[in-house]
Amino acid sequence: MERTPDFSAIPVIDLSRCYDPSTRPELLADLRHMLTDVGFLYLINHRLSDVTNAIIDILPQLFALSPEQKCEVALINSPHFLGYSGEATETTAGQPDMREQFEFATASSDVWEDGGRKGPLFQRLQGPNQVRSLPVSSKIRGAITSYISSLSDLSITFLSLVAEALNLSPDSFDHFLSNFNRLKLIRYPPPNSTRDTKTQGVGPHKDSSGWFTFLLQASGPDVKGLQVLNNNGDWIDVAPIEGSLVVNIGQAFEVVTHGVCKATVHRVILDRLREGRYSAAFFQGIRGSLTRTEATETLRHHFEGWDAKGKPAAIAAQDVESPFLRGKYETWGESQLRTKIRSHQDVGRRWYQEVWDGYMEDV
Ligand SMILES: O=C(O)CCC(=O)C(=O)O
Ligand SMILES: [Fe+2]
Repeated sequence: MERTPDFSAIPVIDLSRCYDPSTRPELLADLRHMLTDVGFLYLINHRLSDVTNAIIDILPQLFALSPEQKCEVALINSPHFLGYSGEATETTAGQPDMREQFEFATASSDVWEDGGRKGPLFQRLQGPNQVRSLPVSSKIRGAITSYISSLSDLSITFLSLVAEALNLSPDSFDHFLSNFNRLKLIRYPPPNSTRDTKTQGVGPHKDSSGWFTFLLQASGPDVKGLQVLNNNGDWIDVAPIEGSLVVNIGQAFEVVTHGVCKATVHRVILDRLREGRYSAAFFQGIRGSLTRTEATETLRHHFEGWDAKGKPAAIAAQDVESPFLRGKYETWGESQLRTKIRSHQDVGRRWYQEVWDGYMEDV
């Protein structure tokens, strides 16, 4: 495998190689390259084709629901930012995203309400996922629930390999996690004649919802759209590879590893889409109570000696919002709440009136 920071292609990691002692060292070396130089990889042979195929099957059916049916699980009804939101209701990098999405999560009760509203406000992000209110067959509901549970397991296995690839003991990152993982099922519409070319499916961003993201590109192999930014400032296509999951690093992991592992900027553009594009993004949950000090101090000693590739980020990456990295908020939960409120301002205004103005003004 070619190992350079100015990558022009996304590395492929074959997970089955971790089970064979003769191939495992090479796998870990490849994984380390991905983590320190690229921030993105394709994961193949992950043994989850049953649940990924089920999601690929149900996505068109889910998005074919009528607007009224979609409204039965509207995001606006959820203080946990879980449910359906239509095109152009989410904002990234100051622009509306042309995509519609259903957001789900690990089944949970309303943690903040259950605690008598005594805990910090960010705890309110965790709550019921609206899967049972979806006006669909139990088969579709089952596919969503099984997908979340299978991806939760995979993400734990993957994380222990990541730790090993970075010369840490396999459980080193476990205490940073929460057991509340999020899943976004997404449909990007085909561009139409009234839209400009290069419409924003989702604007340039670093993932802020999770520790690692596991993305299923759920349309055919010809349906591109996802691109990542390398250090030269070039946008590199992440063309779909059948049977793969795309894995990338979230912002909190960049903080914990002192920039050794970068949360790479990415976007989805619609200009090449002849048809719609479906995807499913699973975000491995981070413990909301994780403090900035804990995040920066726990592994400082380990990562101090590493070369964080002191190269300046590409110009386009410098404009990307990163509140946790800037150190503005004491806990990761609070920084995530701010991000959610700014991304879905209508939901924020309805449920988080007391902090809405402050978060909106804080640029
Ligand atoms: O749909 C995709 O391919 C990427 C989605 C994404 O980057 C996100 O939701 O964070
Ligand atoms: Fe993303």
